[in-house]
Amino acid sequence: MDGSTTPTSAPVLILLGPPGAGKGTQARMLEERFGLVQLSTGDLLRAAVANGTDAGKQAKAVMEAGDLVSDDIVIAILRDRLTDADCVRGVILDGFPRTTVQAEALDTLLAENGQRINAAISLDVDDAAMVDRISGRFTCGTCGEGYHDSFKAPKTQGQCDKCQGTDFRRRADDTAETVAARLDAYHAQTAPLIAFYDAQGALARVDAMGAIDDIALELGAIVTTATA
Ligand SMILES: Nc1ncnc2c1ncn2[C@@H]1O[C@H](COP(=O)(O)OP(=O)(O)O)[C@@H](O)[C@H]1O
Repeated sequence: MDGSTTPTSAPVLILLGPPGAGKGTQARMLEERFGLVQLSTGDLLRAAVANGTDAGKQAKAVMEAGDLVSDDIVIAILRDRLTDADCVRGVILDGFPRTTVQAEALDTLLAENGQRINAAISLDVDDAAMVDRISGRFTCGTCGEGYHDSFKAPKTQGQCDKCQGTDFRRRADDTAETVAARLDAYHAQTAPLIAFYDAQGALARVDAMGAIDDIALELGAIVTTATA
């Protein structure tokens, strides 16, 4: 990373990595630790689908197939969300950008506000392990806390550690076939962003195959440096 890229305004951090790399889990931990706002385009799109908006109607089948939703739709959704008041605290982008067009649109959007990216952090994982990781995961339907059958079960069975909710959910696109399509989309369209951010001097890489808390420590150190 190049310290000269550090902006003076609200921090903007990007988490890159294939589905299952732990972007959502780590983004939520960074959100708590640094008071930043986690922005997940996957969550925003799922909300649009649930609310039956025009964007949601167009995105639904694409998401179910494990393909990428069109740049226009995703960029519009993100642009909209970035204008919300809470984003002045700084944001962690989880699942955006996913294409070079989105990355360029983000740079333009930030430049309009006198902002730039503090760091793009790639969570590096072994593809073969991702299918297992994804097929075991679930979230609390009340607060969104993430869990996993093998790596992170609720401390009290059937009850969320964070909010004590009892309504757990598994995503409709967390099936073996859809996961394969999502991994293909990652390699074809998102992995080139590693070189994109490296060229900007904003890239950091983290081995994300280890324990959740160890990865969080490493990410925390990167965020501390990048936002200093
Ligand atoms: N930035 C994006 N561009 C295009 N499609 C997206 C984007 N973010 C999310 N999606 C859509 O939402 C789905 C779920 O995304 P997400 O929740 O980030 O999960 P994951 O990273 O595990 O695939 C993706 O498979 C894709 O269809």
